[in-house]
Order: sequence, then C-alpha cells, then structure tokens
Amino acid sequence: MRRAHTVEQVRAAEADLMARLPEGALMQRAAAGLAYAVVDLLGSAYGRRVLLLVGSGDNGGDALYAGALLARRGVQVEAWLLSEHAHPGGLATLKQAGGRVTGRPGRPDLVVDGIVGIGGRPGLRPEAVAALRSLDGVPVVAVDTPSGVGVDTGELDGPHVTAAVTVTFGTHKIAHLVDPAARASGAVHLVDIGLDLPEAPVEALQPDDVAALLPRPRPDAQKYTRGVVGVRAGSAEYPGAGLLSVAGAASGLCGMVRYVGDDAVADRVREAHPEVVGAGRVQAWVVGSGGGKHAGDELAAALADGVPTVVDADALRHVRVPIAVPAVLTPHAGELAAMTGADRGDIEARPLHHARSAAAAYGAVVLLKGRHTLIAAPDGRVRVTTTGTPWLATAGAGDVLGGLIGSLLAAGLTPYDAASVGSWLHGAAATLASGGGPVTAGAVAASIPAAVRGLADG
Ligand SMILES: NC(=O)C1=CN([C@@H]2O[C@H](COP(=O)(O)OP(=O)(O)OC[C@H]3O[C@@H](n4cnc5c(N)ncnc54)[C@H](OP(=O)(O)O)[C@@H]3O)[C@@H](O)[C@H]2O)[C@@H](O)CC1
Ligand SMILES: [K+]
Repeated sequence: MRRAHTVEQVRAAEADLMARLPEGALMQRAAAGLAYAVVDLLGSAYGRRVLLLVGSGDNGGDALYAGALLARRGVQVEAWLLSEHAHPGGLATLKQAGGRVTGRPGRPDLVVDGIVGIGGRPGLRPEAVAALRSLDGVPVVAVDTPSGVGVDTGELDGPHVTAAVTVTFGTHKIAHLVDPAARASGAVHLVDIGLDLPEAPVEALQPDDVAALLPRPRPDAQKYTRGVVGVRAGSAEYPGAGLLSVAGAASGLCGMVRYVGDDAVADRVREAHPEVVGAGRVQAWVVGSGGGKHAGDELAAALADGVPTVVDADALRHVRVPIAVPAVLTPHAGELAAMTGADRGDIEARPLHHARSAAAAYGAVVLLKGRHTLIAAPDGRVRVTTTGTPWLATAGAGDVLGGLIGSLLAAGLTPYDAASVGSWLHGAAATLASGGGPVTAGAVAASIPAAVRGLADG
C-alpha cells in the first residue's frame, strides 16, 4: 500500500523518533537519499552543475546537506538563499565541502527546490517566483514537496514549483497522490527514514494489495456462490451504454450477469455476451449509464431489492438521502456538481474536499473520476487510483467501470474495496489495452482478465 499521511501525523512520528536518535540524524538520512536521487537523475556527478534554492527552514537544511554530499562527489553546487535565515549547520557544511553561495547563478543542469516543505503555506513569495522564472526549463528535484502546494489538501492556491521528481521522506504526503498537486510532484521517490506512522487517511492500492483483496473462486465454487450482478443500463436511445456496462460486469470476476432493460438492447447484449441471462435474483446492481428518462425508475427498482448498488451517470441525479442500500456513486466532476450544487471548477480544484464531503453527505462511497480517481468512504478514508493512461479518457470507459465495480460488489467486496479495486483494475486494463496508443472502452473491458492475470496470487 502506498500511504499518505498528514503533516500533523508526520510531525508527531518525527518527534517520537528524534527523541531516540542523535541530533540531526534524520536530516542526514533525508539528505543522503536526496543526493542519491539527484545523481540518479543527472546520470553522473563530476562536473555537473546543481543549484539549490534554499528557504528558511529544515527543508532548506535538507537541500544544503545534500548539496554538501554532491559537492564532495565533484558536482559544482551553488546555493541561492531566498531568506535571510538559512539552516546554519547545513550552510556551514556546504561551504566546507566546496559549495558556493550565490545571488546570480549560471544556468545549472538541475535545480533542487528546498524553498519550503511540510512547514510551508500554499503559494510562493515573490523572490521565489522570480528565481524560478529565471530558471524556466531547468528540471527541478523538489525536496519533500514541490514548494507552494497544499501539502494536506492536494490543492494549488497560487504559484508553486512543478517538479520532475520529488524526493520525500518517511511517508508520502497527500499532495503527492491527490490532484492537482500530484501533477506538480512529478515522479515521487520515497526515502525511508524510519518513521513509525499510524493509519493513513489517504492511500493508493499497489498490485499486491489488489491481489490480496481480489475475490477468487474457492475450489468448491459454483456460479451462484461467486455472486450474480444485475445491470440496468442502456436504453433504445443509448444501447451502447448497456453493452459496455455488461462488458465490464462480464469480465469473469463474479459468477453470472443478468441484464434487465429495453428488449432490443437485451437482444444485442445476448448477441455480444451469450452467457448473460435475464431478470432474477442478484447480489448487486449496476444502474444508470445510458438510462436516459428511465434512469429514475430503474434506480428505484434496483434499490427496492435491498442489495449493494452502483449508481452511475443518469441515475445519479435521482439519488436521495438516505440511500437504503450500501452504494457506490460514480460521478465525474460535472455530475457531482449537478448533484451537490457545487461549482464544477471548484470540484476540479479541490477534488479531495468534494469527494469526502459528498461521501459524508450521501452516506455512500463516492468515486470521483479524474486523472487520479478518488474513492471516498463516508468515514473520511480515501483511496487514490494511480493506474491508467490519458488514452482512457474515451467514451464508454465509465460504463465499463460501473459494470466492473458491480461484479466485485456481487462477489462480496465492500463498496469501498469494490470501488477502489475496480478502479485500479480498470486503469491497469486500459494501460494493457493501450500499449501506449489509443484505446476503446470495449478493448478496456476485454483486457480486464489479462490485468487480473498480471497480479501475483493473493
Ligand atoms: N518531519 C520529518 O520527519 C523530517 C523533516 N525534514 C525536513 O524538514 C522539513 C520541514 O521543515 P520546517 O518545519 O522547518 O519547515 P519548512 O517547510 O522548511 O519551512 C518552514 C518555514 O518556511 C517559511 N515559509 C512558510 N511558507 C512559505 C512560503 N509559502 N514561501 C516561503 N517561505 C515560507 C516559514 O518561515 P518564515 O520565513 O515565515 O519565517 C516557515 O517557518 C520537511 O519538509 C523536510 O524537508 C527532514 O529533514 C527529516 C525528517
Ligand atoms: K520543497
């Protein structure tokens, strides 16, 4: 599991560990990991030019100590001090190692952003903005966090650093996983410094987590014990949504798929998926995609069954609180705006906030679609999906996702696990199907079994 903790949690763990270690030990661990990552990105050390942007706190201290390590390996290191106060021990060590303090640096091969870390407020001061502007185009390695981002929120409020790589310490911070700040973090490299941390409020499933959560048939399994999912999606106007929801549901993760809907659509579903059957008992429903004017009735019919339900697309605007069954709501930003009355732009700027508050308000799992889809539980826990490819932004991909999550619900996963495992597999299947090129929703569905096969045994 990739775990992201809050600044408060990191501070507490740091204090705990520091009380048991010699002074400065943690900063030395951090600086060594940082220097290593810088050389890795540069490809070599001797004769390369690195500029440190140094703020007033320990984040600047990390940069200065790492600069000293780099200088000892033959890197030409300059430090641009952006505050009257710079970490005194770090500064002295850098100078002893041959690093220089400068106000007018030459053009470096790489910039180390030690302006602010977890002690920073969002935004940057004018001197930092001017320094970064003069270095436009030079790759940046951010120390702990890209300076200026909202560390605990993942929000961007004002100017900030955009890093090629972020080297972080002890644990991920929320800004590394949650957009839009995650986009500014680049590739994130975690350096273990030995912190002992509590449960994380935000996490991202990794392949071994998905493998462990995935429902697998027992030796004595039969189709009914593996779970039956029902799909109420698609209509005469939008038959494709029904076909694609079924394609996601019929990827083999539960025992059987039922389709209930327009007769003409049902015929086409059976042509494409001969294993799909008609109405009957189910352990989970998928409702809404392409349902058009029937979506409200379909939702009511599904909810009357009292089983866990995925509510997507057209059905989302018919959801009323309290929802009588365990539910997964799967809006994109525009749909969530229509549901809650929030501004769409604000949802895109503050997805973590909006996903969490919608989950609390509806008492349901809310899966907010985006580059890094968020899955929020009513109790505040959040998982972030980091699989996928930009090619996945294609018509019908959401229908496949709804069907897939429904099949996992039917197989017995909780709504939170079904939504996060389904979203992870959907992204992994898209990456496989894409192979670096365009992809269709049908191809994503067809690649789900291969994505499952690619997981280690749980
Ligand atoms: N925790 C750990 O386990 C470990 C932590 N370590 C490291 O310590 C870092 C945290 O250090 P920290 O606490 O000294 O805070 P930090 O982020 O350097 O800056 C704070 C100062 O900056 C200022 N400032 C604020 N906002 C600003 C802005 N927007 N733009 C400009 N300046 C701004 C403000 O001071 P002011 O200038 O206002 O007096 C504030 O006091 C952490 O990220 C990691 O790198 C590792 O060494 C080892 C393990
Ligand atoms: K930084």
